[in-house]
Amino acid sequence: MTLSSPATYGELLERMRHESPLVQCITNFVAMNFAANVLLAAGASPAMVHAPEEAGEFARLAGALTINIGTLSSSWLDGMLRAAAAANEVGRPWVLDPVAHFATGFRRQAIDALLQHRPTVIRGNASEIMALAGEASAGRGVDAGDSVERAQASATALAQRSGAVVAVTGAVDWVTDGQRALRIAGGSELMPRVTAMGCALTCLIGALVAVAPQSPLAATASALACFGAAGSRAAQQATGPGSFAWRFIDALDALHASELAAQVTPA
Ligand SMILES: Nc1ncnc2c1ncn2[C@@H]1O[C@H](COP(=O)(O)OP(=O)(O)O)[C@@H](O)[C@H]1O
Ligand SMILES: Cc1ncsc1CCOP(=O)(O)O
Ligand SMILES: [Mg+2]
Repeated sequence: MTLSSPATYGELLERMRHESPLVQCITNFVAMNFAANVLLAAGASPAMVHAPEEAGEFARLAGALTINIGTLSSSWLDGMLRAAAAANEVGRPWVLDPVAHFATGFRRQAIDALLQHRPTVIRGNASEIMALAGEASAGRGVDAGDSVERAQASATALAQRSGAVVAVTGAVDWVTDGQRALRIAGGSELMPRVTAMGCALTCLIGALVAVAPQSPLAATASALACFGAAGSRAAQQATGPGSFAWRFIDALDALHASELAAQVTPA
């Protein structure tokens, strides 16, 4: 998988649509429905399975696992830890979305425990990534208070320390494996005004990384480019956040693989 070939990102989307990977999404109550629809529109097969009694067993069946701590509880955390351990046991990639991990002691402990299971990819907004790297951030709750540019050094340090590919999203996304970095353009100012956009993107990263587990940087960039291209297209006709949300699902469905290359540039 070569990052220097712009066709790579579209080829990964085509592969994902062809294989329609089963993606176990442990995401929050707010995001579940929207994220499942995003994966179906993009061509993957989502399953929202989080109960501790079955999350680990299911992770052995899925092509990838995604974990999002948006609406955390002790029981959910138990399921998350079991699923991450099982994914590692069978060599499946998993993606971490550290929603508002800095907000409470419970979340801080949870994210520390999850990081010990070495996620393949970490995706967050700028404030979440800065705080995860130990920097002061302007984040309050689930929304970002910092720019992507400010988070780039944090993302690189976090990637080097954790061994994960780290994606920072915002007006222009930035993704790094600690050595190489890519910038992904597109999207719309309406995206942060629709809840669960970032959570759904994390699930889509799971779908792409499921079909290219050896190339998590390219797979993550492909998912970010899908959101960039579909977001730009949906915004052209949207009259506000409500119509943007359903137009975005349609735009993902209509997305042509050849549209992705133009979104991605080496950073
Ligand atoms: N101002 C913006 N302009 C264009 N796209 C944006 C903007 N803000 C966020 N996005 C896009 O919205 C999606 C979710 O990112 P973000 O809002 O950072 O996540 P979160 O919902 O976790 O805070 C990404 O695809 C990102 O590129
Ligand atoms: C509003 C809210 N509250 C807890 S999780 C959540 C959804 C956050 O979604 P995103 O991080 O994609 O904006
Ligand atoms: Mg988020």
